[in-house]
Amino acid sequence: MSAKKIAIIGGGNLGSAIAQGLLKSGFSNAADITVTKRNTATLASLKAAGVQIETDNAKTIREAEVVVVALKPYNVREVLQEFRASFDPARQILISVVTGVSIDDLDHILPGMAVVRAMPNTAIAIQESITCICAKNTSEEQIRYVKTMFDQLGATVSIDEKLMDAATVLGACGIAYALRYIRANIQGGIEIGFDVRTASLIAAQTVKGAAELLIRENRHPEEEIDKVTTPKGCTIAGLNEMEHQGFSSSLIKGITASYNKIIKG
Ligand SMILES: NC(=O)C1=CN([C@@H]2O[C@H](COP(=O)(O)OP(=O)(O)OC[C@H]3O[C@@H](n4cnc5c(N)ncnc54)[C@H](OP(=O)(O)O)[C@@H]3O)[C@@H](O)[C@H]2O)C=CC1
Ligand SMILES: O=C(O)[C@@H]1CCC=N1
Repeated sequence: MSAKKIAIIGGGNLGSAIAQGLLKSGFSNAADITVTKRNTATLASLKAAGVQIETDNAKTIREAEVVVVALKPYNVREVLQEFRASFDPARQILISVVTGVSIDDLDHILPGMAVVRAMPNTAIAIQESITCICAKNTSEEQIRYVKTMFDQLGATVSIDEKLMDAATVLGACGIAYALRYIRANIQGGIEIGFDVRTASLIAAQTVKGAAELLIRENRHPEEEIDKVTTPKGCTIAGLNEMEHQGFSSSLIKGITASYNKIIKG
């Protein structure tokens, strides 16, 4: 359990998912987490769980030891500029989960601040994120603290900052790609006879099982696929039809389209 006071500036989709994960994991006490946003009505369930809900960014930042910034890329610079006097580089760590904003950009606004860029995904709410991190101006102790925090919320990988946009696509956007894949399976499952609830359970648990084969057993996907594709069987017939329709190609093109959106705007 961390005794540090954690401020989450921007309690939207990701900011509130981080707060939920911190609570669920037991990493923080509810009383040590403060989440800010302008319209706080959407944070009722966090408030009910004992999390401090605030509109006052200056006070929240001043009182925190760890400041997680989960604002949109288009207003993060403006908001940090506005509240720069509330930060204390001597005793605080800034964790930015903002897409496409570099550590140098943040350092320019808050000189001397220990900054960690982190790229989690929304499964952080249930401690199942993959979070890529990189840092600047941080001590060994600070980086250890941040890594321990994200380890409680899923798995953590340290990467070079130049890979942060790629991490955003593969890890953060990846949740949406995976869910769309599952939804398509549900639609197919209904067409071949299942009700939606049963199709959803089969599709989601099957994806979970496939992922666990790779994570727990450290296998290559094709090695596992070979075990399923009986010669002249139904799996290879379906897989080959999917590939004729551009399955792998559409995913690769989608990933590069997301990446280009970040780097070219
Ligand atoms: N969603 C995701 O899966 C992921 C998102 N990210 C990145 O995380 C960041 C947040 O994304 P996401 O949560 O989806 O976006 P949201 O729009 O859901 O969250 C941003 C929040 O910031 C709040 N906000 C805006 N201005 C202020 C302010 N001045 N003070 C305090 N709060 C403010 C908004 O609420 P209000 O208007 O009420 O103030 C809003 O809820 C983005 O940079 C995104 O790229 C990264 C990885 C995954
Ligand atoms: O779509 C977006 O821009 C954000 C970044 C990663 C996930 N959501």
